[in-house]
Amino acid sequence: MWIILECDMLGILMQINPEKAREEFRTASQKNGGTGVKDFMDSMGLGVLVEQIGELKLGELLDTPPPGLDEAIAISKVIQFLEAQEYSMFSRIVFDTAPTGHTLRLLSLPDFLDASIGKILKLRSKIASAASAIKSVFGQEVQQQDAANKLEQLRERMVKVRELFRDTESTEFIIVTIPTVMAISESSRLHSSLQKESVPVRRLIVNQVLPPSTSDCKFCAIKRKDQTRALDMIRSDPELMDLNIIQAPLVDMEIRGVPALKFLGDIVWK
Ligand SMILES: Nc1ncnc2c1ncn2[C@@H]1O[C@H](COP(=O)(O)OP(=O)(O)OP(=O)(O)O)[C@@H](O)[C@H]1O
Repeated sequence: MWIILECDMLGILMQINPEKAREEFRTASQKNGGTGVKDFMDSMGLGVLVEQIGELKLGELLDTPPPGLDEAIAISKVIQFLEAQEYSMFSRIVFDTAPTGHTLRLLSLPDFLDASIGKILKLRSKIASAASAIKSVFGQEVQQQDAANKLEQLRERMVKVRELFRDTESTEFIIVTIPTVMAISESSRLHSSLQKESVPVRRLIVNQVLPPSTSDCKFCAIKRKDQTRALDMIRSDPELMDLNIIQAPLVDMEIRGVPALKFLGDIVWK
């Protein structure tokens, strides 16, 4: 996943490398009898979850990277962007998300974590009240309260991220597709899921549309017919028809590097 940070003066590109993150996780889980996992999750602001799970003796479950780790890393970046002063200079943050399934998981992760943290908090308070019925050690109570506060803080952060993803004023999810029946069907399903999640979507970019030509070869003529069918499909798709549709032409060179990206960007965002 790529993240592009933009401000008036510059744009910075960051890459989240899922394979590297998974590798770091595996190495971390082999270190210090599992405490490395906590350090790793700590670096993402999610250490408190591991602490709680560890106390419940479920730590072994974390030896293999949990599903959603890539998304958790992305969320931790969002939290950093929201909270760290050094990111306040950026006027726009662009997440170039992974394919559809990952994207939907990313969007639903804050809800999932919020619910999970809620459950852990409830379980904790049950265990704590049972424990205090047996013995009451002042120091332990303070520790328990501290952990509960940290969990509550993490829950509040998740709520913030969830709100940000749904904030029509500051956030927009732009679906990018290509003019093929399969891609458009997938985009339609994606839009339906995003709507269910109340994520604001206003624009659909259809990339790689054949530019107009008066002298199509046989191959191009067939391809154009195929694309026209796909574009018609968008216009009659109940999920997509109301979106602002932006067509980006297929150009005769590979779009690579800043000048080429700027060239295509100027066409798309004119
Ligand atoms: N309109 C276009 N005209 C010509 N080449 C294009 C166009 N759009 C994209 N390409 C080329 O197609 C390739 C794939 O593009 P891109 O990485 O944007 O796709 P993607 O769907 O985001 O891929 P991924 O899902 O792997 O992130 C690149 O080599 C890019 O230069």
